Amino acid sequence: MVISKVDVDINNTGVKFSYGTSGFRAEASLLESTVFRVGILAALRSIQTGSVIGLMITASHNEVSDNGIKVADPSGGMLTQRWEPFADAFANAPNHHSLVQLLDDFVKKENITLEGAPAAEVLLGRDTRPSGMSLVEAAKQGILSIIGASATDMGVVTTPQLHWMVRVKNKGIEASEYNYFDQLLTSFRCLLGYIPQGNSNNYMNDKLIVDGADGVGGQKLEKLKSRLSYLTVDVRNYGDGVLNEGVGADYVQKEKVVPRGFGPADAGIRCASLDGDSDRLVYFSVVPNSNKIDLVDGDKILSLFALFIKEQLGILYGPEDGKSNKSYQASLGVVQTAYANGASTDYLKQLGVEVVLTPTGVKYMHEKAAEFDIGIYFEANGHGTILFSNNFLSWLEIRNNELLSISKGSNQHNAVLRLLAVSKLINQAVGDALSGLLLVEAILQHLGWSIHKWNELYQDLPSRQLKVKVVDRTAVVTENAETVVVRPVGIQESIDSETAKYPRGRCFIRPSGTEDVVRVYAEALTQEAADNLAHSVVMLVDKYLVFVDGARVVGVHIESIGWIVESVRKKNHEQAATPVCSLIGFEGYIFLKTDFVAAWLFQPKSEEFGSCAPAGGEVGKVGMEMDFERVLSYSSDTELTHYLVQNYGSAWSVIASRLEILVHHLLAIGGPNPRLRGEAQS
Ligand SMILES: CC(=O)N[C@H]1[C@@H](OP(=O)(O)O)O[C@H](CO)[C@@H](O)[C@@H]1O
Repeated sequence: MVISKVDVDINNTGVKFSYGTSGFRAEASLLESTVFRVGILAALRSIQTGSVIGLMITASHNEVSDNGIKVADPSGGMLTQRWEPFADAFANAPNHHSLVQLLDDFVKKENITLEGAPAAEVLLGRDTRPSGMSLVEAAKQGILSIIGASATDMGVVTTPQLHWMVRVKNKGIEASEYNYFDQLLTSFRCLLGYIPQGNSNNYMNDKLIVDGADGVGGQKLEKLKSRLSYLTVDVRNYGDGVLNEGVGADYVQKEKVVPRGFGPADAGIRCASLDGDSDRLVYFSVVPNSNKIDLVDGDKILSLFALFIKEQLGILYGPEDGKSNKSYQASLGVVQTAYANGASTDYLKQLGVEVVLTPTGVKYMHEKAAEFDIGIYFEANGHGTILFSNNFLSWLEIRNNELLSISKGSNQHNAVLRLLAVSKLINQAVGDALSGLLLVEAILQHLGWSIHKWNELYQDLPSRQLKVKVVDRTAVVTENAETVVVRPVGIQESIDSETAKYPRGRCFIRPSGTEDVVRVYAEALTQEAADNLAHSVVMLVDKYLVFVDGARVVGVHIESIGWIVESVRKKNHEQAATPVCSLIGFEGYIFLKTDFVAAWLFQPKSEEFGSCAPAGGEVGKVGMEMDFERVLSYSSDTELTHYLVQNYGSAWSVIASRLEILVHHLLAIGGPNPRLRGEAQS
């Protein structure tokens, strides 16, 4: 297979890409080649599925200098997970030759026939980032380098709009922004039309203020708002300021303060915040006389939706027409991640709804939600939607026709019509802040609830989320929907014993899928307790992993030294000290923040280090010596590990291959750092 001549520099930039939780993301200037490659991948996926595929250029809530790319599959959902390993390998192929090789192998493996293949079509969208336009061009070149593939540029759209367009286009419906807005508006009006009399009282003219994150969502809502009946929307931050800077759903949810342009004067008013590409939504109200907010997050949106749907199902199956109607028992389930506040999970269970936990990332949640007739999923950060099964929707249509002739306008009939309207208003392709916002507004009006009443559904447990920069986030491996860490070995036991100190304490760590960080989440009965628990677990992560400050290596932790000792033992049975430097491949030293570790590693042979020892006498200062003769005398890893665990703590049993990767990272990051060539660390 030949990639036709293009203007894009398709060589790899040296950055290691991972498709992660939500596509490839990086500093925008590093992405041209990656975006080009994903263009090729999207065209292949279109050929294989015989359907339209989407490509969205966005880095969502990341800072404006970043960008990213993700693929929408024919259903409008995320790229099938089966293709992710290929996407990773393809994005990281070092040069033209290996790209072609990978493509050839993949095309064969997936039985993709290029010659005589049906025409492929890829829809392209981008958010408002300045880098978007040139990246769309690079993606187009990738798509067009596959013969017979075409690229249709949808311009600046929200991520959910693009996903929706892919979905409807594959159903033969025109994929235009006009149609998208039309569907939202029609179903919103329809839902408002079935509000039980007396419920909406004065609330209907209530104002909503929306923070548009200075991104595409704010712009679209500004266009849409004049066509919204019974809702006055004041959109702020729709493009004058810097995208995601002190604004947006991510900022509001994490910082729990007002976004730019909001303040004490807004106290008492219902406010909402979208994120940079408008696939997340949170609500908030400003605490009087302050810049703090009462956050109404994704968990509360999920709870509101679950409550409403449960109510409609109750009416639907109720005995109003004299006979109980159980001819189709729809299953209702909600899907959350470990980040869901424990109080929300308790609330949902008490509501009688099945709650399922998945790993972080809507791709997992979406898949799980699709197993129910009505599956509602939301991340605490406000990303989520509702899925309806085709069987249930067909049954609803039949029921609608039956009730139309026997009890038009009855409660049951209205419940059917409301559920049908929800299925059209909500974006079933992917979480969509605009459609979610309209559904929240319709339900609040239906219930006659203020934001305060909504917020009182349950009280959140205090929580704290922190992140720790690490060299290699893949060193953390989890299971059980990310609630248990299996590597590094030993850290879970340490987290458990910290957590046990706090009543109702809950804490977990996981590697981010979008940044080089390990995230720490803690929950407890008081804010102080949640903060303390989170901070102590951050220290555990520090202890168990190599960490970096910015791009500088500032520490190497016990485990990597464990590996160095082991490797030294294996590779050089003579001395421990000298080979440490040659082993890690550069002339210099790694500063060991845990200096007692440094001491026992280096002290016995410190004179042999010469220029390798850091200035200032840091190394060798603290008096905990390691018996090197003994370490080197062990012939089996198990015995050595046992000895080390007994004498030097529990963090020794990380496997050598894992640490080898780590040291390569150290080299990549630390190689050019002068400090690693012999300067002392301040
Ligand atoms: C704690 C958190 O909010 N994590 C976010 C974040 O993923 P990480 O893998 O945690 O970096 O970005 C994802 C994509 O937007 C989103 O799905 C997820 O919920």
